[in-house]
Amino acid sequence: MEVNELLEIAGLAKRYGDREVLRGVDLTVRAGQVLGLLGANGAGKTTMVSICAGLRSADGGSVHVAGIDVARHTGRAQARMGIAPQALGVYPTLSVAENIALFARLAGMKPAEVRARVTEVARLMGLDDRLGVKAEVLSGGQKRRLHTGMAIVHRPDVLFLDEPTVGADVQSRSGILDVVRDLAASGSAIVYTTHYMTELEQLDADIAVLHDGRIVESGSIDELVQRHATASVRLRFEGDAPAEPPSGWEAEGELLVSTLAAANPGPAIAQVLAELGEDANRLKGIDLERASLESAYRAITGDTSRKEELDVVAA
Ligand SMILES: Nc1ncnc2c1ncn2[C@@H]1O[C@H](COP(=O)(O)OP(=O)(O)OP(=O)(O)O)[C@@H](O)[C@H]1O
Repeated sequence: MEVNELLEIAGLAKRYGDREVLRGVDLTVRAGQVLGLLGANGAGKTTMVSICAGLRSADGGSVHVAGIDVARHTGRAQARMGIAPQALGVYPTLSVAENIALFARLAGMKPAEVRARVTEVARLMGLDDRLGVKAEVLSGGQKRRLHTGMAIVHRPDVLFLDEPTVGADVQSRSGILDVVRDLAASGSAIVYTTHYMTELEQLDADIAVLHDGRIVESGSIDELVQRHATASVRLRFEGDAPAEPPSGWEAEGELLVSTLAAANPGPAIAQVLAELGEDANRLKGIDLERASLESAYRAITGDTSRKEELDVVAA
């Protein structure tokens, strides 16, 4: 196997009863790469990560971590990986230092190395002044950081982070992102699951989209945006949008949508409102959608819902 490819997933399949959740997932992540794994709720991301980490078994396919078959040599493979699953895995009655040290020892580190690394990880995660504090009294964001610190303590070749910033405040979130960047720069391969696309943009991650049980698209953010995203302007009306809109606009239920208008929205909106006459009085809102990872993701998965919405602005 190519040593550079620290995680190699081939033909991974998993069903729960009649429900086929993974239907042949192929994916590789190389040293230094942060891979943002996107998929709707229930798409199977946690299932995939759990199988990769040797915590669940697959019905078919294989996972290799640093060249080691996870299903056959689970313990050896686990020593090369770190995982911070969604459910918080900190021990509440142990201190911050003891939680980190426990994971370091489990990974086979010697006592002197454990001590040094506990100090280092606590500093990285901004927890150096909390070392003696019991985990149960930490704030939610601090617990998240501790959890991530426990996953990286042994400098894993492959790190799985499943929505690591949920519940974290702005400071904790940027601390976690810094650590992810540093770890990738030092040669780890990182699988980062999140619903926050801006985090993936900040990490300059590569993206893989899990949909209908397969990786349906992958590439850099720029590649995905170029292939799939389109900027648009959407006018939202009280009741149905005018049935015969001016040219360049299309009616979709309560919306009038134009991709052409996105190039120069101010004048385009002013013009269409003037042409709409009385109907313009029913305008409820204006959405400006940029060509972003989020719009690319929605195009890839066929999701037509819109999250970002700007209130009516004077055109
Ligand atoms: N142990 C289980 N037994 C039966 N069904 C399960 C089990 N674990 C997960 N599922 C189902 O498999 C599907 C995929 O779940 P999974 O948790 O992997 O999705 P996910 O992509 O991580 O979702 P989310 O973004 O909400 O975390 C869901 O429909 C879920 O209900």
